[in-house]
Amino acid sequence: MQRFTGGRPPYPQPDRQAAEDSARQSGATRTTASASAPAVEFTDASKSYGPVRALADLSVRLYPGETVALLGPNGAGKSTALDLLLGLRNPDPGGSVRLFGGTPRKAVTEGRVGAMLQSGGLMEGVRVHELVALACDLHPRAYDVDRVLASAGLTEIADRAVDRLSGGQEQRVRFALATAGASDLIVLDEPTTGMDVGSRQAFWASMRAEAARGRTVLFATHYLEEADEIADRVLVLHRGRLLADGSAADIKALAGVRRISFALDQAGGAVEETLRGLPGVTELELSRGASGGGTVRLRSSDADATVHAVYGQGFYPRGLEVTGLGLEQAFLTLTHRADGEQAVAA
Ligand SMILES: Nc1ncnc2c1ncn2[C@@H]1O[C@H](COP(=O)(O)OP(=O)(O)OP(=O)(O)O)[C@@H](O)[C@H]1O
Repeated sequence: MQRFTGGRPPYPQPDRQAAEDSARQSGATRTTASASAPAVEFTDASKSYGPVRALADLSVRLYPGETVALLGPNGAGKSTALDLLLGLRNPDPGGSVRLFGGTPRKAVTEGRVGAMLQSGGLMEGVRVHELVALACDLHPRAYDVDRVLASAGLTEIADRAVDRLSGGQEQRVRFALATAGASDLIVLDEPTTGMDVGSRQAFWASMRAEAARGRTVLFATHYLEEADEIADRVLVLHRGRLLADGSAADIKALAGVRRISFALDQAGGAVEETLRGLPGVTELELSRGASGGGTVRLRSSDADATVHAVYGQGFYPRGLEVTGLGLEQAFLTLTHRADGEQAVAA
């Protein structure tokens, strides 16, 4: 699960993590979604390409009915993890990836996995409905072709040649291919790239419906607002390691940083210096108004201590607001922090 170089992680883990770790240590079964057997199980899975360690000791389990977002900066190892999951590549010796208790190849052959990958063009010279029909023919538990076309929003362009589609339409065809049958696990690599707002909403509505039927949906994305809205679990990969695993709220809490803003009647250089020195303050911006007052926006790793100290220094803040970070800022805070730790360790 969450692994950090140098032993203990530098900040508290989400409750879910602790629960899973203690469940694993005690051999107990997990509660809620985890009461059933895992759909996906990575155990110490690593993958190196020559000298590049793209994935390092990934251990994580995904359960039926979970919608899981896989986040990470470019090169974090997301596509590599999905390749291992789909049996397109094997993990390095010592690690394993199991789907529904068997090999990825077995699960794929049995039609238990539907995948929508970034790469690879669509077959040329065929029409949309022909390609989707072929995918349905090949699926051991196929849906009706018209149903698949409709749920991917392709009915109106079913007669169009697949090499005459826009980027967003191509994505919808890939989505149709991934949902041609009743797969238990749906794997999506940056699925909504190029889709317009309407297509995205329809896409996620149909993914929610799949998860509600007990399917596991795993998607890699760079759109953090999608992860925030859609996923009930977020995995953050960074330099091949699992940096965080929890709900979007857990991830925001892990970042531990809050934004504080208020107005002051005074705003000189001495005020700014005093505010910068308060406990917990990591960033500060003071904009001065014409009246001599100013607006303060700061970030703090300990909002309670910062606010107490503001009053303790004799300031009278007006319009005080304390807010948490969005998932995007929390993600950046976590990954930058991990980069900083790696630089210190080096
Ligand atoms: N076939 C390959 N040969 C050599 N190195 C590779 C290969 N595929 C990936 N890598 C390297 O492995 C690391 C992880 O790459 P991967 O594509 O899994 O990351 P990612 O998180 O999917 O990135 P992105 O968000 O840019 O798609 C990167 O350093 C990448 O350069």
